[in-house]
Amino acid sequence: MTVKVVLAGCGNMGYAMLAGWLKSGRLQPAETFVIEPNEELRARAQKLGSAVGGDASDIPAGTTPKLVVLAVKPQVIRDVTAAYKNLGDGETTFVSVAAGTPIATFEEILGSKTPIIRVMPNTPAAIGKGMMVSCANGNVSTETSAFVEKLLAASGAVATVDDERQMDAVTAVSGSGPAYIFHFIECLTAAAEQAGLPKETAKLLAMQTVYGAASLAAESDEEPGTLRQQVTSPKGTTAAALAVLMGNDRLKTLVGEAVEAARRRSIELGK
Ligand SMILES: NC(=O)c1ccc[n+]([C@@H]2O[C@H](COP(=O)([O-])OP(=O)(O)OC[C@H]3O[C@@H](n4cnc5c(N)ncnc54)[C@H](O)[C@@H]3O)[C@@H](O)[C@H]2O)c1
Ligand code: PRO
Repeated sequence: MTVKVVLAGCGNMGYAMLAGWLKSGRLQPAETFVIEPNEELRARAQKLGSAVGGDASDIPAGTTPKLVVLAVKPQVIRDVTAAYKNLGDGETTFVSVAAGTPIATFEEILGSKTPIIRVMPNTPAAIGKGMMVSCANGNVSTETSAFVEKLLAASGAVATVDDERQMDAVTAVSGSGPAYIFHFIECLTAAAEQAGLPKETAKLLAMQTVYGAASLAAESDEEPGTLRQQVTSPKGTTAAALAVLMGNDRLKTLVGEAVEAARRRSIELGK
């Protein structure tokens, strides 16, 4: 079977996507080749049935994959991309999930005719509940675009943006967003313990409440604001808590500042 997808970097994000592609059956293990310098992570990919190598020179000569997916840190993305220069300006489409790094950087390294797609995934992709947002240059064929969308859909919901500058906002909202929610779970757990609940109960209540509320918001036809009002009895307990969170737009301001800090950092990483 020919190698369709080379995955460079099989850490948190690379592995989450690879596992999703193979589990969905949209790719066969023999159609994937994983390049990962870390031995343990390489063995983990091998367990899924992928062929593996320690660096780009391990890819069999003459291999022309449909995609090279770059899932390495932004700090090393230029050097890693350069190792695939021989596949630039050709049939292979490059997909990068690196925060910040603009399409122009890949065009500069690989050649201006290279098809390039930037994708911002998030870690819930590991259980098929990710948010995958893409932005492509003009060299990507309709057929490849459809192929990539199908692969991304194995990891969760898919959206596209046409204006690449919006990828910094996407990164700040859905790319980094799971960390904000995990922190909220930590905070709600700590508050529950402080209010007198045992540790395990506190964690269960915090987690199930976030899970249930997010699921209800996703499945309901009502706006989140309406769902919030349905919980809030006049002069009741929720109203007392929301006065703390919403008074002077306290939480709104805090979340706005956090997202703006992430967006600015994404712009910096691209320089
Ligand atoms: N973790 C997230 O939530 C998340 C979400 C969206 C996007 N991203 C982006 O995904 C990329 C990877 O992030 P991560 O969290 O998976 O990091 P990670 O450190 O878990 O994974 C990166 C992997 O790249 C490997 N690597 C280093 N040099 C390499 C080389 N020359 N060839 C092949 N592999 C090499 C490392 O060994 C490591 O396993 C980053 O650019 C990040 O911006 C991450
Ligand atoms: N993780 C990467 C970062 O923190 C990109 C989005 C999520 O930079």
